[in-house]
Amino acid sequence: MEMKTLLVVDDNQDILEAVRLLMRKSVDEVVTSSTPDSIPMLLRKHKPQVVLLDMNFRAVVNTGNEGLFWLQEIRRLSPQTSVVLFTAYADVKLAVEGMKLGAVDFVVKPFENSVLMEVLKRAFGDKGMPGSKAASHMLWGSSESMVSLRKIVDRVAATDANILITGENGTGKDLLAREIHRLSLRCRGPIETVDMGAVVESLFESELYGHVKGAFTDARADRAGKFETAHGGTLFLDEIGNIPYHLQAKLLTALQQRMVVRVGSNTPRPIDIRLICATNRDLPQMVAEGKFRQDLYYRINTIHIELPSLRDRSDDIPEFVDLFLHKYAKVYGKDVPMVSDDAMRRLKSRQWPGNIRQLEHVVEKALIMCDGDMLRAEDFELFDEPASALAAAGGTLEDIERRTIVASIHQHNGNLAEVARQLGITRQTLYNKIKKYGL
Ligand SMILES: Nc1ncnc2c1ncn2[C@@H]1O[C@H](COP(=O)(O)OP(=O)(O)OP(=O)(O)O)[C@@H](O)[C@H]1O
Repeated sequence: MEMKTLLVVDDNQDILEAVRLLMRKSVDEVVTSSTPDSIPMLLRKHKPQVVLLDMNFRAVVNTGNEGLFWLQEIRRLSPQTSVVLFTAYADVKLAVEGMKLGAVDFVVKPFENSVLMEVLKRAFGDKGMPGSKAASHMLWGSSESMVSLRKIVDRVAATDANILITGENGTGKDLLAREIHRLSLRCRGPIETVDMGAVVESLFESELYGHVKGAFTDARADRAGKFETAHGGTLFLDEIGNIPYHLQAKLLTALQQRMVVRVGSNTPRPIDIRLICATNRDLPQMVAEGKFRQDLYYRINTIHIELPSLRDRSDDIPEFVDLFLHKYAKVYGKDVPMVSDDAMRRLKSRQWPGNIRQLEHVVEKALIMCDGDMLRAEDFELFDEPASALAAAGGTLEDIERRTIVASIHQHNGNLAEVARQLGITRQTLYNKIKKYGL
């Protein structure tokens, strides 16, 4: 068997010694170095499979990038070597940056022996661990972008870092927020969602911060806001790009001071939440246009996760089709049909502006209409084309859209989240359309 060699680079001698003691039974050789300059030489001489690299060297110019520099050097000089980053708690963002540059994992200092050992063992290729967590509803897929994103999520979920999830409509931002909560240390606590696009502006503050009786006409009793009800858990602010400008300062203050004051009261109450925000809007652009406060943007964006569009992960489409066929076969009590190669090819080459949500609907509709054991390309196309809908129903496109929305609202007893889901549009788009048609 190949000899297992670990290289540890850290400018703190105590840490070098501690890691050596911890790992000496698990690997054949632990090489340590207190200066990164020796890395190229040590890589040549010892050929370590794994390097544990400190990100926070005290010496020289502390731009915080020396670790990233050496990470890239190791990747360049010895691409088959796995790099695990060692980072201070405050620098989780840096570590995530490092994972995007090819590090396999990171460990936050001060570290727990068992955690460090597990992570290093995994880096050596030993399987085991990833915790025995409850089943997830999220399909990650095997496309490259999602595999690296998953590693990042696995690592940051356990921290309390604020996370901003961006991505087009229907890419799974909401689902990912729930997944992060599920993987976090707060998983036994609540996850509270506020859809910033749906809250009426006048009720916004009450919704987030709560109110006391008599604070305004309809305030008949004291009520806690979502910041309070999310105590010990996660607060998920969806469509954060829709928060009106004049309310952004107050949100920032609550986040900075970790306190909220109910509307109509003077008493600050402490809050203990992990914040996740999501948006499909371009926040840096909004900041540039003066529509979103820069300080708030920095505050919510400690870790930024960008979900790829479905067309950028089209290799995952067969897995999604399979998932949704099974899901809806159960719902509608049908057998799971096969999908012809041609159909799958066409599904993979589509643009999918509505991303996974749209694919889910196309699959659901195809399954409902399916009366054989094989779905062909035309079974998927049928309901996707406005022209065929027009021919079938008659009237202008707007008439059809209006009727479709009304029918769906009836079908779901006014549950707009369900309606949006069924129609494959965002809630925001649905609200806009409801307004437009005066429904
Ligand atoms: N990875 C996934 N695995 C399984 N289902 C998924 C996945 N991603 C998205 N979906 C499904 O696609 C639909 C849309 O997902 P979700 O609401 O999370 O997207 P979103 O990005 O938050 O959308 P929006 O921008 O419209 O709020 C949901 O029905 C969800 O179950």
